[in-house]
Amino acid sequence: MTQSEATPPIELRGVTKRFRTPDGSTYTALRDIDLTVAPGEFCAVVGPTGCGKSTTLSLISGLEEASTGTVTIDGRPVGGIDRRVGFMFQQDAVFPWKSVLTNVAAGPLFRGAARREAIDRSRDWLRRVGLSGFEGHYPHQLSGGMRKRVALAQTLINEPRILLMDEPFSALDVQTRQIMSDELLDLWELTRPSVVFVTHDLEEAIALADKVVVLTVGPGRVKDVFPIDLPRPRRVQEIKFEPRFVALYERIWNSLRDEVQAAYTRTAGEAA
Ligand SMILES: Nc1ncnc2c1ncn2[C@@H]1O[C@H](COP(=O)(O)OP(=O)(O)OP(=O)(O)O)[C@@H](O)[C@H]1O
Repeated sequence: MTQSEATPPIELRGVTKRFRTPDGSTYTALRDIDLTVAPGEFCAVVGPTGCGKSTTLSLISGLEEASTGTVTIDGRPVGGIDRRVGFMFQQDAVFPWKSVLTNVAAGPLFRGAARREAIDRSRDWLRRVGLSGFEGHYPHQLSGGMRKRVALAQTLINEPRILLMDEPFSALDVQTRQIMSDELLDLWELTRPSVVFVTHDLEEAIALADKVVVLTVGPGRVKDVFPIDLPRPRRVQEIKFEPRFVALYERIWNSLRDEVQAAYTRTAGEAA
């Protein structure tokens, strides 16, 4: 086994994250998290609201620092934003004043590519995400699903080794969301980055991932890790009817249900 095979692209060991709250006290968002993502692995993270899913991504991306424990990328501690890491969030990060073509070319240009090369690569990625013919459009002239395709192309054009996604499709209608999930899987197969995908939607998590990590109600801890042994390639609309999918859903929901209930009871109590 070579060194690079032995070193996971993403590793969190004994990670705790505390935040200072506005009233000056300390809030523990994550406690003693261990998480490893292998090369080319698609890892989905589910858990109740406020359990620390986004915080986990912030730690891997270098936006936040762990209070204790270590977060490593390719065996090296994370120290600030890393170029090997790509992000996609719920809100589109497209530039409204730039055309689709220059939005997607922005990453390579920022990384020092020649303009001609960046534009050629942008056209190529727009073709891959089904947006040929829309190069001259501006984001406000596109549907929500098309803007997500721009965001996908904008992220994947940089060929990140690690892709962090925080509920990227949650603002879309159900049908568009399923289409985008299929497109994501097809595009992921092209470059096979290691993915951490945060979602509230357990169906989406199982349909996409190689493993599903269930976090507890906050402070988030890893409650269970479920390998998803469904064959690939997958079509997310159809795979949900497979008996194996239904069995996995039932098992993982059994783990997640108590946490969702506990989070609900807690917020209901706070509201009262
Ligand atoms: N910068 C911060 N300062 C103080 N508290 C924070 C900060 N960021 C997050 N938190 C708290 O940490 C906890 C975890 O937040 P986080 O956004 O990671 O949860 P989440 O699981 O992604 O939630 P949701 O599912 O609702 O999006 C929350 O209670 C949140 O209020």
